[in-house]
Amino acid sequence: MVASQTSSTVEASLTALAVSLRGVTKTYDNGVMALGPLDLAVRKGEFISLLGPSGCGKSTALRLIAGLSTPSSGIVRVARHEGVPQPGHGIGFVFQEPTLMPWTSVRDNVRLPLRLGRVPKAEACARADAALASVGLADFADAFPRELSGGMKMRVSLARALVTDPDILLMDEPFAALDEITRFRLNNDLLALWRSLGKTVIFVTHSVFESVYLSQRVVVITARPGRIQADLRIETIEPRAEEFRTSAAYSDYCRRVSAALAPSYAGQSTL
Ligand SMILES: Nc1ncnc2c1ncn2[C@@H]1O[C@H](COP(=O)(O)OP(=O)(O)OP(=O)(O)O)[C@@H](O)[C@H]1O
Repeated sequence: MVASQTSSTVEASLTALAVSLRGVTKTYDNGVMALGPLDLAVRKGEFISLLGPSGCGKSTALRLIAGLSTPSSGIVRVARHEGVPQPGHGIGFVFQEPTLMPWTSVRDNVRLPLRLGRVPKAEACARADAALASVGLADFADAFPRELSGGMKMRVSLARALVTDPDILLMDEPFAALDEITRFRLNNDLLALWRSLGKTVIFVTHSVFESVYLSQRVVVITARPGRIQADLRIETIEPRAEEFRTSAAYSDYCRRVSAALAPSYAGQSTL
């Protein structure tokens, strides 16, 4: 995978907001108050994680940012798209399941968003191949999803989200189903992509360890209705890599994030 952008370049790109949520609440039709009020500002080029207990509204927050759902109150703003964002406008979404079409090739899966956007086939195929190369799957464009491992399928899903060159990447527990080694490799590859492409990433996870390893900021969400419990900055030498995972600073950040998360689980069964 391509990597390499200096930390000063990363810092320089953090000049404006990519996403802002102000006083946002979401109550579903069945009366479930999923979220809020939530206030969150994400700078352009920033990598943040949303961390919180099951059902606290993390996916709901991503869906609101993506414009796949509307808030019950409050304002969601996405850079260059004032008001309610429209689906697909500058936003790529990676779900927990790779959700690939099994009957067609990896290339066709990746070019789907371009096909829906009526991009001519030759251009769409070239862009799909470039996206596949960026996730290390240049040699698998003609393969079928059944021929790929779980980690490779997730890379295809990531390529499909990147193929439209979105400014913002929303990732909803994308690596939760993978084994630990594969997850660590994908963590590193995602960081390399983030550094080279300069996108804003909002990453949902249940894992304290993953959130600290990946993010510049870990935003801890309370139990439902989700509000911000804590917003912790993770500062280390960039680009971070495996050495960070075994450092004293990493353990310390993990302890602090766990402590911030504990109240969100208060009163919940751990079974
Ligand atoms: N379409 C819907 N209609 C009604 N209730 C919903 C809907 N989507 C989510 N909910 C409820 O809203 C709450 C928040 O759900 P959400 O999926 O956002 O949480 P989450 O933090 O992402 O959970 P998890 O970590 O388990 O994926 C939950 O109680 C859920 O049951």
